[in-house]
Amino acid sequence: MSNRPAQTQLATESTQPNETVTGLKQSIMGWCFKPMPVMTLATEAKKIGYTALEGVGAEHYPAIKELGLDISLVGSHGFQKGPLDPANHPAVERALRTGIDLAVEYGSPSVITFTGMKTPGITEEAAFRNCVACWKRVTPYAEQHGIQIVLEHLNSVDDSHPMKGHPGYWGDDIHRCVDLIRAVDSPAMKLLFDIYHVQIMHGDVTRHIRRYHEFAGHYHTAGNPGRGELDFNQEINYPPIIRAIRETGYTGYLAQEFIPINPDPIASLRQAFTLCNV
Ligand SMILES: O=C(O)C(=O)CO
Repeated sequence: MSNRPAQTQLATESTQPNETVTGLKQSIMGWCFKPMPVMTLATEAKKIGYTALEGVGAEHYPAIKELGLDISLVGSHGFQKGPLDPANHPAVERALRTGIDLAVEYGSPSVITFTGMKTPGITEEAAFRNCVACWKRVTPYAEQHGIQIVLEHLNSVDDSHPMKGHPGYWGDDIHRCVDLIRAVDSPAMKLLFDIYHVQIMHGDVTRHIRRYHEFAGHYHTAGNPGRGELDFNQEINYPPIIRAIRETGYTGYLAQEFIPINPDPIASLRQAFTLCNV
């Protein structure tokens, strides 16, 4: 047994070049890798075996497509101001429709949505009704264009960093997110199952994947605690989780959404790709 630190061991053991992509289609969430230039990220991603990028400005889409990568998920409104508040409905609907148009133009399967933050004066029942009413007005457009709207579940617990957790976010309960999706009752309305956020809010990740797989339209990753690399210094055991996702018959994207701690983020992306390529 070597006495090297665990992260170094994993980096050595798991970063062999992957010539064959055997697992899910993998993508990278761009915001996590700032300030790396988007096209540097895209070029390195392609060398590793990633097939798509997301979470980058639409101005980069043509060059990313030109390089031979896909756009796995298109942005829309942010997670703060969502459809739970009717005051946000015009902006949310506009952003979702624009996202759907962009998804069609660039061949992306999905557009992201969020519930928004809890708002004083808006009860749970009203928040539920407001979200459903807003999404119901957009899903016919999504259905017509063959695009799915994916609702992201986020954790409201980690308050250590603005992007590690989102205290006050209303869609922090995976069961509530699924109830919302059921109520919208459209094949175009799906769940963005973020493994990191589910681990924080609920744990028992594999059981939740199996229970809600029919709603899953997209998956995200990160290590917990800390939203860092998927290495042996964190608690989520990714290979069996990825196998469980594959066993459900899921054929969509898995996007890496960790905030790298390692000074070489490309090595971290290679390591994550290998761990999830099962
Ligand atoms: O924290 C996340 O996972 C988000 O996507 C917020 O935008």
